[in-house]
Amino acid sequence: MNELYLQAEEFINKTYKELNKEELIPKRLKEIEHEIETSNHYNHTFEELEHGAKMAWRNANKCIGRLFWNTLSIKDAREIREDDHVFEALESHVRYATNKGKIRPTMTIFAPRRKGHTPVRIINHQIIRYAGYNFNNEIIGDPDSIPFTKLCQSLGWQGEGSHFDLLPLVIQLNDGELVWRSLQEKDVLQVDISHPELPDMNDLGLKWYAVPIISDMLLEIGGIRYPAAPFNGWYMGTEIGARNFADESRYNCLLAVAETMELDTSKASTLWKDRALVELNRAVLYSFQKVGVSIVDHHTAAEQFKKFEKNEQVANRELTGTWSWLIPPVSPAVTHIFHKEYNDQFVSPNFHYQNRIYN
Ligand code: HEM
Ligand SMILES: N/C(=N/c1cccc(CO[C@@H]2CCNC2)c1)c1cccs1
Repeated sequence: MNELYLQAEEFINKTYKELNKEELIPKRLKEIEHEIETSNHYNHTFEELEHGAKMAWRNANKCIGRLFWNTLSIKDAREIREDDHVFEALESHVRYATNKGKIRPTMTIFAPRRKGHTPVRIINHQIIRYAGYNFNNEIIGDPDSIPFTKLCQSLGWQGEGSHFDLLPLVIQLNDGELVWRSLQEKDVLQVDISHPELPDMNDLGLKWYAVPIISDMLLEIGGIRYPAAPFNGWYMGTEIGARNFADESRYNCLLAVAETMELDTSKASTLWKDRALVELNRAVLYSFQKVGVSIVDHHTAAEQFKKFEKNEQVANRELTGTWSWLIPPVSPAVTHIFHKEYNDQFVSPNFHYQNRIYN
């Protein structure tokens, strides 16, 4: 029996049951069987694509934000074939998702792989991200972006060399040459980081972009693979405050924050790193909330995840999760997640990592 048909059959059965359209299953499976026989591929209806993408989010084991899986907005970009139109769809995604700060979880889905070809690939890790440079061992910007920034420079892009240069969009059509285009600054909402009580925190000159849009993962639905399906939610504050700003291999700000707080950094046992971390995370949440940009703290996110667990139980679906990713990097043991185990089984539809064409 055809492997693709078996995956399609499992997806159609599950999806049409969830959508209360079981009576349509036999006819739909016949159509798909015929399409696969003649072309070793089948096309999803928009409804199948939309629900499949929502199921993929629901099955994303590393995601703490899954309570809202059924609210995902889908943009169907499967017919787009020209680079200008790909760039326009991505800029439209940024504007729609940003929504002046009231972020809308959104996914734009480009054409699937067929006959070993990839119609559209987005090379960026995220649609919006800051450049990183290593000027003779003086690191500027986001170290995580150094390889991709080098690729952009090799394509002719030039940054200003600041800590917060917006990287360009880089795409590849039909496994061909790379094409790049800068985002319009006016479309990119960014938040300056200040602290509710510590005024010197502003002097660190920290800011971050509002909308995280992952663009390098592959979406698989019923055996069909979508290598370009950028998706966004909103941030959990710790991602910015405890990782992007705090990791030594990222912006490495903890000592600077401790110094503005005049903490004793002479020995670890003063817990100066922990005190700086909490205030930096408070500053991130405060700054986003002050300008009306959606963000969630890690305690609220954990409570929402607990509600998700309950909903899945009521819906008679096995909950799957990756414990080590679901626990937040700040105060993990004050969340319920830390104190239970999760079945880390892979369930389709889902997301997959894919090869990076640069390094
Ligand atoms: C709505 C707000 C959302 C929040 C607060 C949220 C939060 C998170 C966090 C904190 C992580 C871990 C990231 C890391 O540690 O680097 C994560 C991972 C993930 N999320 Fe969500 N998420 C949200 C929405 C979404 C949406 C809309 C999708 C897809 C439709 C999604 C799919 C994923 C996937 C696939 C991962 C794992 C990424 C990887 O393996 O690298 N999330 N999420
Ligand atoms: N808040 C988020 N956080 C992330 C979700 C998925 C991935 C990432 C970044 O993952 C990188 C690779 C492993 N850690 C950093 C961050 C979202 C991004 C897109 C939708 S929600």
